[in-house]
Amino acid sequence: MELSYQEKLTLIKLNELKKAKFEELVKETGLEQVAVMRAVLGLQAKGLAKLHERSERVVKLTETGKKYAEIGLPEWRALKLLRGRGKVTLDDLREVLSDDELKPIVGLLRKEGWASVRKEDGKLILEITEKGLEAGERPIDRALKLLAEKGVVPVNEIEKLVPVKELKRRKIGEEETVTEREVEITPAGEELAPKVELKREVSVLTPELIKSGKWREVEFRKFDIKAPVRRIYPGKKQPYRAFLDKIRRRLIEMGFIEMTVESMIETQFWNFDALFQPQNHPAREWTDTYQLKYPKSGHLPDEELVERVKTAHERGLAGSRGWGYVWSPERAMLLMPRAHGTALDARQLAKGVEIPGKYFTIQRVFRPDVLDRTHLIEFNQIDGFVVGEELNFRHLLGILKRFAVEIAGARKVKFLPDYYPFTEPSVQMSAYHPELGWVEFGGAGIFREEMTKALGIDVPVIAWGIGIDRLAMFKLGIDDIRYLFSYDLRWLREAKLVW
Ligand SMILES: N[C@@H](Cc1ccccc1)C(=O)O
Repeated sequence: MELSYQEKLTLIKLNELKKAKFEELVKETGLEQVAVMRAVLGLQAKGLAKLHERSERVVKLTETGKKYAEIGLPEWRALKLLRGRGKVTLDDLREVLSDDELKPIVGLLRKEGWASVRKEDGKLILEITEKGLEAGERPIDRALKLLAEKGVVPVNEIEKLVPVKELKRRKIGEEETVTEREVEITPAGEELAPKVELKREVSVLTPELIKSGKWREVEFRKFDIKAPVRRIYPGKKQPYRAFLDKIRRRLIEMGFIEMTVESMIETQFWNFDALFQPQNHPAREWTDTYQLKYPKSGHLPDEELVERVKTAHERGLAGSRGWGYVWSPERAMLLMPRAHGTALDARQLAKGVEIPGKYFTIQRVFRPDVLDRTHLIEFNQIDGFVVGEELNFRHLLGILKRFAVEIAGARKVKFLPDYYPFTEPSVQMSAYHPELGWVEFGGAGIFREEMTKALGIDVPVIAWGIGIDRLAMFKLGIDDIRYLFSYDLRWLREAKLVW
């Protein structure tokens, strides 16, 4: 028969005691209460011990009861004063009684027959009686003493002295159920106990134990790895952040170079103008993007670049006739929270790129909207582009499809014609998600030459911008987009880790 260390120890102690109160066994073994309980139940299951449980109604003192045990019941304090003075007024009794105790005192003393009461000049006068002079210990006094001594006393024992109801009424005592546990060794236990070998129990196998060969003499502590334990919540990344970081890793693994920027504030130049979006385009109005109140304007990049962009807008580049209006540098200098990640594409292209090359960025972007469970005014986009001599529209569709599969876990993708001022042709992509159905995923296209040429790039650039919040909601199992930024501790602790 295999016994755990705790069971062995408990059995040995129990064999010495034969029969013991549970608390006694705890003290004797020096183990934790729960460990002893587990050991006793284990021994019982093996027929080596028996646990007897008995529930009992007991009485114990209330806080008031404890006070009375110390300073005496109010009637005794009053009687003492009476014995000393023969007669007292109610006011005199205030010397030894509190306000609460004063109220019922006349009734109490009269009931015991310890004092007589009369009125003199409108005042109550209490006078000691014969009975009061001779009064000695009553049953209630004995009950109080007993309770003070023992802490808890079975109801039936108290009832021999006074009705428990009486103690409750006077707020001296209260009733409670306690379970008394007693453990008894069985004959089988008695037989086994002397043969039990109690080895030192270790929970860590150390190099010393192995080298010295002592491991042979010890008992290895067994752990029940299926036992329920308290949940712990180690520190971890905010779930949405973790999701974005995973996507970032994927893209880097796919060979993309990350584009970063320090600020979430952008000039209109990079957000719009460098992307060949005309300054009178409706999407530039304040209804679609935010503007900065202060500072209102930022700086434009080097003059030559600005000049090329201006020319593209006013007269056109690469065989285009442009938009045919007067381009305003002041307008281009206005500051705004970035409205799409594509602004970083423009910055990177102007800075220079590897050809062929693949770039991406994950950006927080801002657009006015009415907040609800599926709309936020700030969200995240993955933008990227691939630049190379031979690239064409089919490459774009191929890459987008790959993205949808790699990032969204989509099975099918669908492309629809679309329009962006900076791409031609433009497509809108939807991905089929097994549970969400068709999800609009993002926009893409081949950057127009008016844009790329102005930025100094002479080869095709295919680009896309993908919104990833709906996907994150699904992956994180939430149906309110605001939860992506929630401080709700429970969610932060319990949110699923994705992938
Ligand atoms: N910037 C576009 C998406 C896009 C990116 C790149 C090319 C074409 C479209 C948007 O936010 O909707």
